[in-house]
Amino acid sequence: MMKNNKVFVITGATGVGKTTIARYLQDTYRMPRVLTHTTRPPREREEDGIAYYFETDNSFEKNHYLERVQYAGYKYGSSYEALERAWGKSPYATIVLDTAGAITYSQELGEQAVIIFVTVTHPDMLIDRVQVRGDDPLVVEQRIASPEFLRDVTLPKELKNVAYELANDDWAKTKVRLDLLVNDIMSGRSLPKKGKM
Ligand SMILES: Nc1ncnc2c1ncn2[C@@H]1O[C@H](COP(=O)(O)OP(=O)(O)OP(=O)(O)O)[C@@H](O)[C@H]1O
Ligand SMILES: Nc1nc2c(ncn2[C@@H]2O[C@H](COP(=O)(O)O)[C@@H](O)[C@H]2O)c(=O)[nH]1
Repeated sequence: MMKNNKVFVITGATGVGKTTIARYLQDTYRMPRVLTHTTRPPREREEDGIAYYFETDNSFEKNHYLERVQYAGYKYGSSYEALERAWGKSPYATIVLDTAGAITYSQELGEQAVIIFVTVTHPDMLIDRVQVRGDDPLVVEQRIASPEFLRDVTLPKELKNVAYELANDDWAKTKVRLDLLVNDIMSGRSLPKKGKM
């Protein structure tokens, strides 16, 4: 692994804005996204090889995973190959993971993984956000009731003093905070203090 490279790991509960943040980092800083694999069916407008590598139960098992999890009844995994592919394009990449995956990334990659734990002040807002996104109400209901969703609303103890904690209530403020963090990290100065941004 190229040891000066970094991967921004965007983690947190469903609907909190992880994909939106990864897209902003891609558009603004040309950070390629590390695509992950899942057995979940695609949502409307999600394309294979762009949102995810969509897999069957069978094909999912054929990849080499740095980490893999079960989330709300489906398998998800991130492969070494996809990380190397992203780092082949830029020394700074992004990946969107649940908190279990973020913990593994932190343990495996140390300071090469810049963990951003995303929250909203009122978790009730998340239901509105995913409904606006167009998710099927039944799927939203199942997702919100899953143990993984409930777990990911709160910062896990393993990520305390490891993650940057970013409240994404107001998108304009989120962008300012992201810009400060990214510029600090890209400048190569000592790492900004972990915790609330
Ligand atoms: N700060 C914000 N204010 C209002 N809406 C937002 C904000 N950030 C993101 N959104 C919207 O919330 C919805 C969910 O965002 P996004 O898809 O990025 O969440 P996610 O964390 O990636 O969700 P999931 O884990 O379920 O894929 C989207 O419609 C997005 O446009
Ligand atoms: N640990 C991992 N988590 C992953 C991976 N790919 C996505 N995710 C996370 O799963 C949930 C559900 O995703 P959704 O697209 O179905 O809403 C979310 O928190 C994602 O960030 C992975 O490879 N490993």
